[in-house]
Amino acid sequence: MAYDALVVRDLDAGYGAVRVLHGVSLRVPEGQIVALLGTNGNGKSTLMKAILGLVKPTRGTVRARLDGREVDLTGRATEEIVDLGVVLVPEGRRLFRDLTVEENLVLGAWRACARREISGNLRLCFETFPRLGERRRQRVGSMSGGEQQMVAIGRALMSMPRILLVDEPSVGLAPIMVKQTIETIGALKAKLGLTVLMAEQNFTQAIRIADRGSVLVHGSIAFEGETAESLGDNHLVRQFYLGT
Ligand SMILES: Nc1ncnc2c1ncn2[C@@H]1O[C@H](COP(=O)(O)OP(=O)(O)OP(=O)(O)O)[C@@H](O)[C@H]1O
Repeated sequence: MAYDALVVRDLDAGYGAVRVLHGVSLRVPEGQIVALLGTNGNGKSTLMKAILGLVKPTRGTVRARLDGREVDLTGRATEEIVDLGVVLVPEGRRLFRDLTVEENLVLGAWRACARREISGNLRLCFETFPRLGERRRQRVGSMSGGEQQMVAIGRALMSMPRILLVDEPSVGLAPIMVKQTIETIGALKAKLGLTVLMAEQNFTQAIRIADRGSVLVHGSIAFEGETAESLGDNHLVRQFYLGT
């Protein structure tokens, strides 16, 4: 039976005196993709960072169920959270531009369990993204935005994540690459049974692959829905998110 792999409850977080998240609650069922939707500046990245311990919440909890074990992630160090299997593909990709595709991928094998499986996981990355296999010795800085996003996702896979956080994978990509990148994330769920929380501004593309969606407006969840139709038809979503 499906259970919730990630549960965020009543979370407040921000930067110094500036509170960005106000009582955010969200759950990601195991093996599903939840789209965290919202336009610029509504707090999507802050929520991702708070889950990963990069921003310390001032109230609320973040809990995960990993390998059959309930774990409280609230207040833990980021290294520990990653080592438990919660891995982020950051906004803007944050790659080493002067290193090759393969070198960037290998640097992703951060978890202790993943360091023993580097060659098998490299194979998996090249199977998932054949383009990266063809270009394994190419410097990442000379690649297109879409290819760099593949490297960033591949780097996260090298850590054998149980829960993958993907922050705005479509930012800065050509329209055709937006569709392809988001479809790849959907395919990864099917192939690896990954649990995914994906922050996205591109509502239309994100809800094509998501099992459910939550819309973040001014740091609070304004609406959540299970299907693309319920999200697309909801007047709150249209009003707050799509501006219609
Ligand atoms: N390091 C920081 N220090 C102070 N304020 C910050 C910091 N990072 C983000 N903020 C503020 O927090 C708010 C939410 O930003 P956040 O990056 O979480 O939004 P977002 O929905 O991910 O949007 P974007 O797509 O622009 O990243 C914004 O008002 C932003 O200016």
